[in-house]
Amino acid sequence: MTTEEDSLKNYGIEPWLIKNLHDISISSLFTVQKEIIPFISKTEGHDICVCAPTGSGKTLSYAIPLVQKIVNRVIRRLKILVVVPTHDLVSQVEKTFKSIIKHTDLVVEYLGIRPFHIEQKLLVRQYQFGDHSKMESLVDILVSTPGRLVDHINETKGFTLEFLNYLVIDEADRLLRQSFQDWLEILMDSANSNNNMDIENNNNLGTNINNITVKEQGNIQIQEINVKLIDSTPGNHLSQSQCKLVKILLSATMTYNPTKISLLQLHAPLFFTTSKIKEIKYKMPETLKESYIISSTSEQRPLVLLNILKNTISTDDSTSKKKIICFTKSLETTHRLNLLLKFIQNVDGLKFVSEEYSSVQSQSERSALLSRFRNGEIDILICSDIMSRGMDIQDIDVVINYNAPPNITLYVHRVGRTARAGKDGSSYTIVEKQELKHYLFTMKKAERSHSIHKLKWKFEDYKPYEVQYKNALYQMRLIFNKRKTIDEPSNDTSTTIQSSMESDSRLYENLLEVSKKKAKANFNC
Ligand SMILES: Nc1ncnc2c1ncn2[C@@H]1O[C@H](COP(=O)(O)OP(=O)(O)OP(=O)(O)O)[C@@H](O)[C@H]1O
Repeated sequence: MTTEEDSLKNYGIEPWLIKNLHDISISSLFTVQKEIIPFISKTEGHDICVCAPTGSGKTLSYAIPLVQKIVNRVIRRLKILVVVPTHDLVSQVEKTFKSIIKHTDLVVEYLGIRPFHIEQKLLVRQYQFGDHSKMESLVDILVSTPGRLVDHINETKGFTLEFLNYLVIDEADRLLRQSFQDWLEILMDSANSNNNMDIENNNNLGTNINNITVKEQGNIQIQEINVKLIDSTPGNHLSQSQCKLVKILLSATMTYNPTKISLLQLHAPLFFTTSKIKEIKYKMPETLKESYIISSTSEQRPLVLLNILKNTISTDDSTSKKKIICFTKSLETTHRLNLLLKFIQNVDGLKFVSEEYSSVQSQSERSALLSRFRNGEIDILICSDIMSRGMDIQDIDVVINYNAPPNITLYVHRVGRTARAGKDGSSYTIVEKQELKHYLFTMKKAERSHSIHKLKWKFEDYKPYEVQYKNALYQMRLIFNKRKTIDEPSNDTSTTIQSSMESDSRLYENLLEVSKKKAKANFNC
């Protein structure tokens, strides 16, 4: 066993799991994993909240100890539930679990991507027990979005959370925003039904912070928030051990006061954070280089983007392909920008393939796009914010904010798609003059002003792209004018965009044919 693998053993990781980790090229642990894995493995009775930078390995920090906890189970019951905000993340987290439970008889399933009735058959089955028919779980670990989970709690006979021991809420700050919390109430009622916590009769459960003790452990700070579950029903006090459901909340932008999440009735919550409370508010990957460029008008924005691409995609050496994600502010902007880039080819030797990635596409279309992006067929993914949370694509070199994100949380998660797992990465934010004040204020509020670098590009820098850009705008006008005669105005944005994407791609293909013939004719003359 190599010394590194030996170090995995020092963190209580069992040989069978070390081998599975080795098979996915993991032989040592990241900072947050070195604290969380042994803590979850050895400690009971504490719920935990983890705030660590994007790409710091939070998924494995809970997946490793939890699978070890249940691997020797005798009866298969749903013991681990992971809730994430998007279907793309469901499939990513399920793959991580699947890779580390190899050669065991543990079963992990995912919800929200296949037809509902198919999922029902994968979750539970009916069997005869004497003259009774009984239901049994077919899964040990489940990964789901909130909505589909609630559907199964309400509609799938035999599906129950009563034996659940571990509830993981990833991207917790987003999932636990007030507007989302109805799913949480249903989940907690279902999970607590067997955890001696009859929520219905204890609806006056509350939490009261006694005090907060802080201790340093290596690079991690641990806040012990001494919270007492208050149940004002006379003579009915819940001890910590009564609640067998351990809750684990994670995010790169986790709230500092987890007891705000009272619905979860956190027990003796411990708050693990990699940034010292007195230090900066949002800890970013240390290998991330952040820049911003001021665009004097919105028309200049595409030219700034082209200059970023020119400075990123080395035109001389096509082997050193770069993986670039470009975030925009809306589905419509994503669609239009991608179309524009399709008409701007071979600018100053700049060659690239761009595609759009948004919630208008189906899950299968998005997965196909991601695999083309992963294997280098696509250079730039133009994305809406569906990509911004948690999506882990190896070796993204650059993240571009075509539109500056409206808040720091979105900024952290967007730029966090690069500089992951300790690798280098760069982010560029295009800020229009009238957005500059808000952008700088947001960065200052998040104590990031010292880490963002202003690139002072001038109008002359954009000269090489002007002709192509104007030609592309002309082609776009042709498309959108033609579309006006095709599409009836519809108030459903996604259908409008869906139908426009189809009509655009047909029109785009025709126009491209025309421009290729023209170019050929010019060439032959
Ligand atoms: N110990 C490790 N050694 C090498 N690579 C690792 C290790 N732990 C995780 N990784 C890799 O690091 C990448 C990021 O991991 P993960 O997605 O869990 O980060 P995260 O902290 O959840 O990020 P985000 O906050 O964006 O969701 C993944 O590709 C994962 O395979």
